[in-house]
Amino acid sequence: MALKKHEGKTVMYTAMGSEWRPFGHPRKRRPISSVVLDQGVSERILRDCKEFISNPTWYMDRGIPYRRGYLLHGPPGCGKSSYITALAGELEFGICVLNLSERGLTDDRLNHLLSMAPVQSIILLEDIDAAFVSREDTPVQKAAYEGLNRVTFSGLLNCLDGVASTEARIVFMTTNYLERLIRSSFNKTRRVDLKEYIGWCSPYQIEQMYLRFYKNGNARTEALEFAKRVMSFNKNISPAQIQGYFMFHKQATPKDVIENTKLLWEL
Ligand SMILES: Nc1ncnc2c1ncn2[C@@H]1O[C@H](COP(=O)(O)OP(=O)(O)OP(=O)(O)O)[C@@H](O)[C@H]1O
Repeated sequence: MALKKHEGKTVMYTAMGSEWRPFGHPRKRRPISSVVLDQGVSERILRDCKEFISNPTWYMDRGIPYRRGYLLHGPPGCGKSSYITALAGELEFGICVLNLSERGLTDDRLNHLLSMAPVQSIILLEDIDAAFVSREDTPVQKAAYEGLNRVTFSGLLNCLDGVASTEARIVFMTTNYLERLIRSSFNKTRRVDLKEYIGWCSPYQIEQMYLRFYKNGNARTEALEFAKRVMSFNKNISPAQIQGYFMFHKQATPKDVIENTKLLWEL
């Protein structure tokens, strides 16, 4: 009955104290194709998740914990969170979201939350670099964490090891600062099975985003021209910026959309 009610929707959970609570009403699933990643990235992640979910006996037979860890890294606004939420919908999973820079999140609380996460849900740990304040960090970086009861590096590793279940346990981790993870040797600890860069737009992504927004007869040719213009500035651009630009030009002609590209960095 409850399942029927949530059909076609994604249940999002947030941590309240030591429990997971549904956050707002279940959301209508976002189609995974509406989050435009670079060529092949989404397909690789989706294939890996599906393969994992459909092979529990491989893990059981070998006595290996039935869990899989993913790391998505890259600048803000490039679609990490949106993609993981859309992926949860595609897999018919819920999603438990926890930001590791959250005030008051300790190793114990993290451990408890991870062990209590609802079945058939992706655990999303955002900003995991928050657990990696190192001796080399600048005073400004250190000050940001001062006084916080925070998750420690060894605490995070233990918590990730503890995440095991007879149900498929999928943990996604995100960071804007891969270099901090590398400095802390997190990448050598083997808690991540698949790592992907979700970065600034490639020409392919710009074209695809244009085609999702504008559907007129000449859209293909226009998409190519638009991507060419954007790339000619030789500046990084995020999908969030492209999306904002298209929203701003909702009623504009294709000519204006193509010609105003310098506004992309000003809106
Ligand atoms: N690749 C993308 N395709 C389509 N829309 C995108 C994409 N990336 C970002 N957006 C849009 O931009 C907004 C911000 O994206 P999102 O929060 O997923 O970025 P993020 O990479 O998780 O950022 P952060 O690192 O700050 O958490 C959302 O409204 C989302 O729809």
